[in-house]
Amino acid sequence: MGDPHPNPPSASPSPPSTDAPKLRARSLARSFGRGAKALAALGPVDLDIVPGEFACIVGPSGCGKSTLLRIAAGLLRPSAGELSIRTTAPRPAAMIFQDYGIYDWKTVLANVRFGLDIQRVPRKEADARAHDWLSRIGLAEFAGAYPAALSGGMRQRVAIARALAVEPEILLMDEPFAALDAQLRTILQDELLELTQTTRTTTLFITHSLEEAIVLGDRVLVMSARPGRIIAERRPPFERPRTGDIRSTPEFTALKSELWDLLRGEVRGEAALV
Ligand SMILES: Nc1ncnc2c1ncn2[C@@H]1O[C@H](COP(=O)(O)OP(=O)(O)OP(=O)(O)O)[C@@H](O)[C@H]1O
Repeated sequence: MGDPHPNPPSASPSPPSTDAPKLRARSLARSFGRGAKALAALGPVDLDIVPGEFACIVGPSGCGKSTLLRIAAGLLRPSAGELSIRTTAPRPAAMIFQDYGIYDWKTVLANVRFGLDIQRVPRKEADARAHDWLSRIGLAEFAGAYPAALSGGMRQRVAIARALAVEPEILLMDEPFAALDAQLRTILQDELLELTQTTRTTTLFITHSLEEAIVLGDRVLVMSARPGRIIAERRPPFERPRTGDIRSTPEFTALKSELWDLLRGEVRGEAALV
């Protein structure tokens, strides 16, 4: 999460601006393998995410969502086109995976402090910021515990706190709640909603769940079956700050069914390929 990587996307420090995109992809594509066996996984994709925006991507399994996120994180190079992240300070993108990615041999506090240690934030300040985040996620009393003593939901909260503690320029989240049961997932969605509405961190969030995308997103982008392209986008019609209560509104149900209609054909197409 937020760690140095071999192929950082081009990052150009520039003065803050309200409208210039924080993340920009142009004709971005990625394939795996060569020659006749090459597999077109993604694209071409054009995408702009503006500062403070929470963009959610939904799409059928295997359509290239993780590939897009891995390119944004600099873990993978594009085969064609480009993706750039505009930064105003040398702060990292922070990434949260499905499997938490926290370190079992570090205490909860040390896990949350991890990114700050990498940034060489002085220990006293780093401890204070990590404690503050532990309080915000309701885990203050677990500071000295090891992850083995935590439930799945608590581990995922630690991963989220660790990512947000570094105040990343952009937060990249790949199905962070996929491994959790439905109730816990709802609780953590609501918590993430509250946290990100406070921080207004620019976020690219990948999910299989339309509900999750609508609750959290300023914009929901729908991807086609592989090779994934963006085939539609919708803006959930809910003012911010919003709460999870929007789930019970007619607008929510209507948008969910509209998005499902868009996705259904893509999921079917993918099933037909298997
Ligand atoms: N390193 C790799 N080598 C070869 N093929 C890969 C590699 N990474 C991904 N792929 C293939 O690229 C396609 C897109 O994969 P990706 O993981 O991006 O999809 P996804 O939309 O995130 O899937 P899911 O929703 O199931 O997690 C898949 O067919 C996958 O098998």
